[in-house]
Amino acid sequence: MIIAIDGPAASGKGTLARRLADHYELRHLDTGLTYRAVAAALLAKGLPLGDEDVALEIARHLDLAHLDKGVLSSHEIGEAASRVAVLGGLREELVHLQKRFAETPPGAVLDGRDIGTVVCPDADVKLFVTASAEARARRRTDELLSKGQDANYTSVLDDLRRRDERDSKRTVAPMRPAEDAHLLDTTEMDIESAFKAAVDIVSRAT
Ligand SMILES: Nc1ncnc2c1ncn2[C@@H]1O[C@H](COP(=O)(O)OP(=O)(O)OP(=O)(O)O)[C@@H](O)[C@H]1O
Ligand SMILES: Nc1ccn([C@@H]2O[C@H](COP(=O)(O)O)[C@@H](O)[C@H]2O)c(=O)n1
Repeated sequence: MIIAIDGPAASGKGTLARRLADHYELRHLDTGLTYRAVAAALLAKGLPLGDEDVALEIARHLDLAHLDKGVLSSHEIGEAASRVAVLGGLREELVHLQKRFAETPPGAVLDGRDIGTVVCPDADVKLFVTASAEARARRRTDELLSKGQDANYTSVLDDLRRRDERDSKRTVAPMRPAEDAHLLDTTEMDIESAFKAAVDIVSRAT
């Protein structure tokens, strides 16, 4: 079984993807980490985020088993990732890796921005997870503060809005729900209720 989960930044898609993968005993890939890993490597080399030749070379050597969420989860790297994510050639390379992961038995849960539309258009179930920008900013601010990082609600909200705008307006694989995706708005749900709603959607669809 393949479950495709898309949605804007901090909507809770990663949390749901991990929970669903555990529940259905599937593998999980947070595809955002692949864009983050490329962006982080460009930043570390001091190279421009638009250098597609180097970005491609980095992508070709990515090991999906060694993407370190702890190291890659900073706000700065998320912003840089959404800038490299506009590069068409880079996307092709990463999508190739992501498809291979998805198609390896027994199946997988993938989360990102273009899973239902590009990476796994034939997924058994597609979810598009949303929440209001304010709810997402509150959750992300709390998350950063709980990790001891600096976070200001207003600037987190501005950053999320800017990133959503870039991700949904880019010409290559813009973020959007697949036509056959189930929409799940978690603004008024806690993590447990969102998980139950997602399991309900998956069990009705499979
Ligand atoms: N329904 C919910 N209610 C409250 N908090 C939630 C809910 N879902 C997720 N969270 C919290 O919100 C934060 C963002 O969730 P998560 O990392 O899963 O989002 P994401 O969409 O994967 O983000 P990103 O696009 O940045 O990878 C986390 O701290 C998570 O624990
Ligand atoms: N399938 C995907 C996944 C991610 N992106 C881009 O990467 C940025 C970081 O993603 P997070 O999920 O870790 O926040 C995101 O803003 C997108 O620009 C993508 O394009 N496609």
